[in-house]
Amino acid sequence: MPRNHYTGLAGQSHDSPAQAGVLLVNLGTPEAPTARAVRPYLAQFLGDPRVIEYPRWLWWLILHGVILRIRPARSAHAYARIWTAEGSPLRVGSEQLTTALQAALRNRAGAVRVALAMRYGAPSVRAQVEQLQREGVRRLLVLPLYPQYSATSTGSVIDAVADTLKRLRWPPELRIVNDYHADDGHIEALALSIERWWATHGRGDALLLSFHGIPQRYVDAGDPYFQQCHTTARRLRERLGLDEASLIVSFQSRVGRERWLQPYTDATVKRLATAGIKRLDVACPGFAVDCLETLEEIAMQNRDFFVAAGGQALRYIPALNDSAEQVASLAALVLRHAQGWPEFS
Ligand SMILES: C=CC1=C(C)c2cc3[nH]c(cc4nc(cc5[nH]c(cc1n2)c(C)c5CCC(=O)O)C(CCC(=O)O)=C4C)c(C)c3C=C
Ligand SMILES: [Fe+2]
Ligand SMILES: [Fe+2]
Repeated sequence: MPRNHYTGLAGQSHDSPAQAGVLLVNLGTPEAPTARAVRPYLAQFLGDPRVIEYPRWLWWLILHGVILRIRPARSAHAYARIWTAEGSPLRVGSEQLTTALQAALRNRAGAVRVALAMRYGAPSVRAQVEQLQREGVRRLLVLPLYPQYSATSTGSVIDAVADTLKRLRWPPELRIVNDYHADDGHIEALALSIERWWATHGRGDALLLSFHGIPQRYVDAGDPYFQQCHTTARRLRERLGLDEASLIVSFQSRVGRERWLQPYTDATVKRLATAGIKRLDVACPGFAVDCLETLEEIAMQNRDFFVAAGGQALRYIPALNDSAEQVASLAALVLRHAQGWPEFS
């Protein structure tokens, strides 16, 4: 390895006061709702060995030979249904949350910078960590915007952070939030947002919590995701005072043919409609901000499945996004994880 391999800050004086950084990381999203823009995004996402645990060469052939020829056009069509004048909802929502969290942490003793990175696409984890370092950040707290840990999501963010820091001449002190699936403030924020939604729209006949799925094989191999989703659901059910029959958990967004976490969301909404549920409320507590998977897959696709099977209305309860409840609970989470770091006192 050549000696000049490591990224440093040649010529910078190191006597200015250290700063702290909070790096929010979300999944990422294509630059435009077109097959041309979706293709490189999917190539990076589905090329991540944390996401698809398959023999590399075999997967490479399937990905490039089949999937990237078909899926980009299909996904682009779905993205086009939710795209806004400002761009992708995932990007807009994540940026708004970042701005709000920056404001909430503004009165700390030292300068605390809040930045946003995307695991796939731009701005990358590497670009944002290097930018924070140029701004003098010597202590870095990484907060993946995934309440439940999965190797496919949070684990992959940890990979990107590790790959970045190992290239730096003088890496910052590092902390990474692994998950916040059972955080009291987070559960309270979810409960308040659902109660507030019920206060304006009335209660449906049942509440479905739909989480993103992953292959069952990953959970069998030790991924805690399934258990964490159910813990979040149980805590929320207890806080809302619901019985086990009126709060249902399901898993959405299955990709490919292998068995994913069950029950599947699409089969579940059809079953509930057939069982006589007329108004079904659906929330997706695994998504910090709204995105394709909530706005299109739940609020459009699954709404259509529900109505076609005899239901009256599937009512999607929005993600926490940049609500005061989410900002307050994440700010408290950050302060707890940054304990002992002088900038945050
Ligand atoms: C909540 C965390 C997420 C986990 C866990 C997760 C696992 C996972 N996802 C795929 C495949 C796809 N996911 C796609 C979109 C997507 N996924 C998440 C979150 C998690 N994924 C979000 C927030 C989004 C929305 C992105 C946006 O731009 O709004 C997509 C792309 C869309 C599509 O083509 O359908 C794919 C593909 C796998 C294979 C996986 C675990 C193995
Ligand atoms: Fe996904
Ligand atoms: Fe999906």
